[in-house]
Amino acid sequence: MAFIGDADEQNNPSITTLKILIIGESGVGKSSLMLRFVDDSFDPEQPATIGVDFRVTSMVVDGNRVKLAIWDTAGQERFRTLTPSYYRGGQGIICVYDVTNRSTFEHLDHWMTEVDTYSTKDDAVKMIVGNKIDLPNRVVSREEGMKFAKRHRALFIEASAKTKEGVQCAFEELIQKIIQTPGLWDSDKPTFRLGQQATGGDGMCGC
Ligand SMILES: Nc1nc2c(ncn2[C@@H]2O[C@H](COP(=O)(O)OP(=O)(O)OP(=O)(O)O)[C@@H](O)[C@H]2O)c(=O)[nH]1
Repeated sequence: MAFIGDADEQNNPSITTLKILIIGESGVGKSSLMLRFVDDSFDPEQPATIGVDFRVTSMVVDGNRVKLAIWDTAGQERFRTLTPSYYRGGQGIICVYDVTNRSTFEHLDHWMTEVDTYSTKDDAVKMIVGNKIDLPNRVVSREEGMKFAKRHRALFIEASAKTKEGVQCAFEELIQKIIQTPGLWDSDKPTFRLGQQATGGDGMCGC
């Protein structure tokens, strides 16, 4: 898997654009994970997101170029009225908690309920990310995170937006799983059926 710039679009046109959402409590590091992935940057004083932030990037998965529209949602309750529109058409959902803050882990149930309520794609790929593993004061074990993810049929990874650990891997695994899920990303395209165009309706081209 590799990242390629816009100049390569002509050589290797993207097969699809995927919508990826990042959700979770305020302060868990959603924006930081997105910015680490898209810009390879980290701000120790990252300001809270207002409403939603949005970045576009691309990557090559198994030789296929894929565009990614990454939606970084605000964790703060006062922005939750925007919720349903965030989820529309999302093929990948990254749900983040902070391994040093147990309440962010306990709130994962709420976030998964929200995913079930608003997600418009039943087979959207879910991933649980335990962030901030660089910090010494961890209170949520890796096993607890894995168990939660398994219960919700979600992928699981621990990461640090600060040190980069696990960040690239998280996005790669998610995108790969989406691409490997039949109908999740290719079903929105209009399918051209020869039979509909034929005058005789016999499945043969009518020209
Ligand atoms: N040590 C450490 N700090 C982090 C990490 N990720 C994020 N932070 C810090 O945690 C704080 C919150 O990060 P954000 O990325 O703004 O969190 P958020 O989930 O987007 O927050 P909202 O926009 O309010 O929903 C910032 O001060 C970040 O610098 C990490 O992996 N390790």
